[in-house]
Amino acid sequence: MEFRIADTFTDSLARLPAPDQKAVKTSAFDLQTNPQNPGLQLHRIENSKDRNFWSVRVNRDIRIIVHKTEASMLLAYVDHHDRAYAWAERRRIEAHPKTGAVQIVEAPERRELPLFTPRESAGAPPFAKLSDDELLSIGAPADWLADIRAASEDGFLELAPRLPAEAAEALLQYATTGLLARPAPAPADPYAHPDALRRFRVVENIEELAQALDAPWDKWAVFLHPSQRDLVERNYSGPAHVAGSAGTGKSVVAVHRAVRLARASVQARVLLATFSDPLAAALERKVRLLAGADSGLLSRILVASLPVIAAELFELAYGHRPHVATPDRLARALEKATDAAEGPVNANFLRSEWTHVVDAWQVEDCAAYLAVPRLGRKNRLGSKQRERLWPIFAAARESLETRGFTTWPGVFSTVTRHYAERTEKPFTHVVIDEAQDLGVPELRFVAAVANASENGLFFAGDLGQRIFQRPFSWGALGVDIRGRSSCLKVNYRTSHQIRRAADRLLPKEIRDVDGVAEARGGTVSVFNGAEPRVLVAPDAAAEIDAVAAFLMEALASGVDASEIGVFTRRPEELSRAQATVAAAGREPMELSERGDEAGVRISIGGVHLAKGLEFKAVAAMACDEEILPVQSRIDSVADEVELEGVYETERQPFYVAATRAGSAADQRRGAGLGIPAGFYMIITTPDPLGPTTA
Ligand SMILES: Nc1ncnc2c1ncn2[C@@H]1O[C@H](COP(=O)(O)OP(=O)(O)OP(=O)(O)O)[C@@H](O)[C@H]1O
Repeated sequence: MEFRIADTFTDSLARLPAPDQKAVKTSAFDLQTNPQNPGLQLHRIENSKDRNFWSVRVNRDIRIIVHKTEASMLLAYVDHHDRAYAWAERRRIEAHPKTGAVQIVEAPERRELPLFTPRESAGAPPFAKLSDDELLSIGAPADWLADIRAASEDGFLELAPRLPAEAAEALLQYATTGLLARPAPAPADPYAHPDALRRFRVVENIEELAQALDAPWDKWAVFLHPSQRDLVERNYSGPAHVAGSAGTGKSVVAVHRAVRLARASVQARVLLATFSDPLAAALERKVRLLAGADSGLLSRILVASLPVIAAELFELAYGHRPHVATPDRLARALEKATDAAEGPVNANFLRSEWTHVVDAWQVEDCAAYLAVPRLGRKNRLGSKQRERLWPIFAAARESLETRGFTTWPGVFSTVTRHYAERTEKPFTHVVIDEAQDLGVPELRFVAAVANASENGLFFAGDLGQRIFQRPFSWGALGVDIRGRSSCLKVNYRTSHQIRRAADRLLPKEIRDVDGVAEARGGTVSVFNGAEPRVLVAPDAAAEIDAVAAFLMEALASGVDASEIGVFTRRPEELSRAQATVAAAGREPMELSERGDEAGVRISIGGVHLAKGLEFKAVAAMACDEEILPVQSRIDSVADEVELEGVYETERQPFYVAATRAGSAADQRRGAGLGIPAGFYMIITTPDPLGPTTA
């Protein structure tokens, strides 16, 4: 007999208090070990149209709903007695007549008129013109067709959670793009259909069941979207890439893929890497959750930040740790070296040229400097100017080297050179998260430390969230992802409303230098929430009052302090965030000190530290005219093109901050979606980025 669990079971389990969860798990283990055990007290749900629903007694009050046939047992739902029965009475489990995928179908209420009638103000019903055949082809259940066609756009957001996920997603995508997805051909086994696999999982043994039930809110560990599953399992003949706007589960794909590569062979040595130590720690926790008790598997995956792994490989090759110059030391070296040039030189320009060109490309001499590509630095720097500047860079480097210092690009490049010529690599597979922020030296490094064979390199990233890097051609460095890049379209983190508002900060499509397009349009969210708020405050004091009121509102409605983030463009404005948190009667915790555990204080930080994090409520404040964009960046641009680049890269960090507000905490606590999850953007002068206030 096949034993399965449904995502509706883990969802409902996550909503129960801990002692009930424990009792449910014990009963679930008993069911799996011996489904015929008479002690389980199975009772058929007589009022359900589906004759296969039974209840299982957990304790006096709690009942598990199972769906039982001769060949299979499915854990479908769990709740207090009456609610569990009511759930089963309104549902049936069946293979969809058109797509073939097994679905849990909720029965619409019996009524004269469709449930969701179009509201006058809500515009034309977006699906009115879709035929029965078209609706059935995307997996809409036959008894919902009239409701779908009658729903207004807003009404549909309420209706969507009651439909099978594939139908809801296809319709939301249709509403935004006008295109109806074409379903893939169905396999013969209805449970093997990709859309069935997203909600039902076969559980082979007690360990697998424990893994699924121990952290029922971590649904990502058990139920992958078909497009995620495909990216986890696909084999690639060369470097591959997954894109997708914020919250579409790219990190989840990266983690599953790393684990699946490590599982595939005992010879595998997988590196899963990202930018910072806190992000690496978060990935490692996920890897541990997936690996469970399999310590052999864990020993084949190394999770680390890129600087940490580069420093380790450096030490392995050269017998000592690298001595990396601090930013201050670097600035001093450059400043002193300006004596080597004739005439005055702009210090900002010099630092930026060093960081993004000379050091990033590890330019060795003047001839190489004349030849280096200047993508992303569109201002033309003639050969005369470069010849004038080169002695400064050469002197700065020499001064660092004679004192035994290098830079991070220097560390990456040294390790790259070490492994470039060797056939024996430290890793069979490298998986990189937040790949949009890879610079030239990091990309060369990851390419040098991975096997060049099948599935050697996999990148997950979103160009719209690039904060630290200038664009450059990956192809020119030998990492060609063309034809092996895919885009995820289902957002699991942010509500429709927040995603819609944040998306207005960025274009619908972003192309990298090699022409690989990341289409951001057509992304849908899996849940509905409150509209995010944007406020223009007359001055900083009024801003502090308004954000403090927002924080108090969130706290009063049950959001933990640890689930709140307050962001500013630069660390210089953090004092305003501090004052705001104090005005809300709480203590702030700077993200730079946070480590990977949130603690009990309200997090505050510069927007660049928001990457990869998730909060319940987010405020982005201090967006004053001279701060967003930062005036010094505007002052340092050389031409129109560079100015456009500044605006673009100023929008991206704000997009990152605005997309941190998610529902994970709701799901964990089962608190529903009533709490105003959202981001609140406060601007003390008219918004310089325009579209955000529209
Ligand atoms: N298949 C899934 N089922 C349930 N939840 C999921 C699934 N995939 C992802 N999530 C949840 O969605 C949220 C976003 O996932 P993840 O961090 O992987 O997205 P991302 O695309 O890497 O986001 P960002 O670009 O903002 O870093 C997380 O809370 C994650 O647990």
